[in-house]
Amino acid sequence: MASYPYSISSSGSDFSTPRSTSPSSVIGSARSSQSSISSSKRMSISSSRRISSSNPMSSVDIATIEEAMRMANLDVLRGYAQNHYGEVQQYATTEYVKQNQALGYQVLNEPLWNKGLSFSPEQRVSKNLTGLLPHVMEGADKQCERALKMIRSRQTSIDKYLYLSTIKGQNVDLFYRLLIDNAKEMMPLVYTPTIGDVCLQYSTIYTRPEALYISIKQRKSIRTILRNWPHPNPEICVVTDGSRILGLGDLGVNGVGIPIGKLALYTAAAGIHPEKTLPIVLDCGTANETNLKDPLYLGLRSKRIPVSEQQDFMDEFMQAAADVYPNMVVQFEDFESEKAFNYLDRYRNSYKCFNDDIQGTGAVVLGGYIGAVNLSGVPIEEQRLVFMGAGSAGVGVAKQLVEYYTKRGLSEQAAKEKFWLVDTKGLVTKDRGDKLAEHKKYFARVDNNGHQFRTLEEVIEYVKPSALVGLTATFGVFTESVVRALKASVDAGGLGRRPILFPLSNPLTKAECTFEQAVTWTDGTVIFASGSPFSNFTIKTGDTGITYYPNQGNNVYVFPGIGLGAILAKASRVTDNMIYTSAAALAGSLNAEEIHKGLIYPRIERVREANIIVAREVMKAARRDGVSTLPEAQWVEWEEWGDPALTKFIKERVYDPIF
Ligand SMILES: NC(=O)C1=CN([C@@H]2O[C@H](COP(=O)(O)OP(=O)(O)OC[C@H]3O[C@@H](n4cnc5c(N)ncnc54)[C@H](OP(=O)(O)O)[C@@H]3O)[C@@H](O)[C@H]2O)C=CC1
Ligand SMILES: CC(=O)C(=O)O
Ligand SMILES: [Mg+2]
Repeated sequence: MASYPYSISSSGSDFSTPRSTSPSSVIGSARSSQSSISSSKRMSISSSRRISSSNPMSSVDIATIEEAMRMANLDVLRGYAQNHYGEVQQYATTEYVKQNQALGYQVLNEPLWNKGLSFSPEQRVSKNLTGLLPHVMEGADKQCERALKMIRSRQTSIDKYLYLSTIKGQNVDLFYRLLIDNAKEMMPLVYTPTIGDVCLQYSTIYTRPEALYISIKQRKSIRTILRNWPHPNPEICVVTDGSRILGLGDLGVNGVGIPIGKLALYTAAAGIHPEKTLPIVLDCGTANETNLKDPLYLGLRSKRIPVSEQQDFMDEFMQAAADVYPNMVVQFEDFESEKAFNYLDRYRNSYKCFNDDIQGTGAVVLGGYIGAVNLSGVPIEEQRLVFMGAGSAGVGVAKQLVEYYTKRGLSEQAAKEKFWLVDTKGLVTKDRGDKLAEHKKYFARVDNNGHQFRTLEEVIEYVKPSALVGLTATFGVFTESVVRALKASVDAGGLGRRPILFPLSNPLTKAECTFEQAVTWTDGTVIFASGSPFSNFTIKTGDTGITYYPNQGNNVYVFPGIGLGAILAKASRVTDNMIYTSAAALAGSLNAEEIHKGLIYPRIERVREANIIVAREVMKAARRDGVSTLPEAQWVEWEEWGDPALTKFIKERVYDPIF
């Protein structure tokens, strides 16, 4: 069957999609991407793929292309399509396309327009779909049912991911309906833990472009590459250099699965329109020998560049991103620690950006910790926290918690003294004898009287903590003796007290301990949160049993809301208060059932509700900090009408695919 990738608008001067308007903000028109089809002059990635595979003309010289473009006044055609212009031109001159009728097959093959079997009889006629679809007309439920059946029939998580990814490449609304309505089942597939395996195997399972790839060798072309993105005016970007992907280390460009996954969650968990999201991987080489030796590896086949060289590249990237997409918020993701801290410090006052691993994780752990302290029976002033892991996440979280304590009246010094950080060399102290990384210095202890504590057991014995947080990317470091020692130190404080244990590393293969171990080794008293999801655990006693419920302490509870809040507030910066407020908002987002069950985070099915609350509070914090550029009159109105009015404003702008 012939493929008609484009239609020509009535002016004949652009490649337009079926008639409708592009989402004007975030988020686009509420409810349906069908009604918010881009009127972009750019083509979609999927369209470009189709052209390349379906056309006979393969080589057209540049002069011919340029001439053809001039003649057709199609100067808006960019990037990939430009190389295939001759083929496009061929279609553009057919009578069929000129009459603007080439919609049918194109609609079905454009994931942002396709709504599968939901097209009404009238739409099937008006969009030339007659005969291209089976007779039945189905709503979202039926189509989700079919997709779920297929997903569940797949044996491995990767296969399930691949099936879901195929759906995303065919029918975006269906993909997000599945994700939103089946968060508990789907999120572990598009996000941690499965996304870890996906990244490890990305070179092999790659099928289509879903992100922008910018390599150090293309540093002179960053703006051009950014403009090649097919969707107009993205509002949220997740960028990585692949140097610390989850707890899996340097995966190079194969880390691209993380920005793609995180942005899928921006849409599912905060309703940011898929067209407004931009995943980017900066290819700076890799230290990963396995990837470098893999003939299928997708990135530059060279050693990772030095940090100093990457600094200049990053400067250029940030400036280019701000120039090309001035409204876009940039989320830094999975950069190795030194760069993560450095970039955050360097850019936070000049650009709209935040670091998810430092700030998002800080906020999500604080959000859970507030609830955990209430359940623990250990008064806030008696809390003592040991952190295993002093990287971007460990230090980021500890600093966020210091802010919590200072807001509760402690001096910064007294707050800081509640934290003992442990790394591969033991307790982080000033006189340990090694050169401490810059980001660790703030927490380096000076009260160790010259003694160095090398193991976690020694630290627990010395500190007698009430809480133990793991951000090491190392499986099993919370051993039975460690967990039992934590419990003993909490028990010693008084009856009924409960230990707080957060093995937060991702994916599951890097968790410091499992939920079952935590429950067993603490005789069921643990208050537990992990980065990747664990199942409930039931201890059978005769015919009955006790079921224990884990929490997932993952930044997905806040980063979508932080981004959404920053976008909707039209914030010029992402401030510390916006981050802090996201934690407080998360802590306050649990419903009665969750509180009754002893949870410290909302159930994952409510991740979207929680993020809407987070977004609302982040907007208000932006306004308080003077970084919201919304008209003052708008804020005055919201102040008058209160939270429901602001919540309504947000809900009216979020993407919720109905078809
Ligand atoms: N749940 C969530 O939402 C989030 C979870 N994470 C997870 O946190 C983990 C760490 O991330 P990040 O901080 O960025 O990584 P980093 O590599 O920056 O830090 C890891 C830290 O752990 C220490 N460490 C590693 N192994 C051991 C060990 N055996 N004993 C003691 N310390 C050890 C390292 O010590 P040294 O400094 O000496 O090398 C380092 O300080 C990852 O698995 C990541 O997936 C991250 C963000 C969010
Ligand atoms: C969750 C996350 O951001 C991480 O593990 O890096
Ligand atoms: Mg991360």
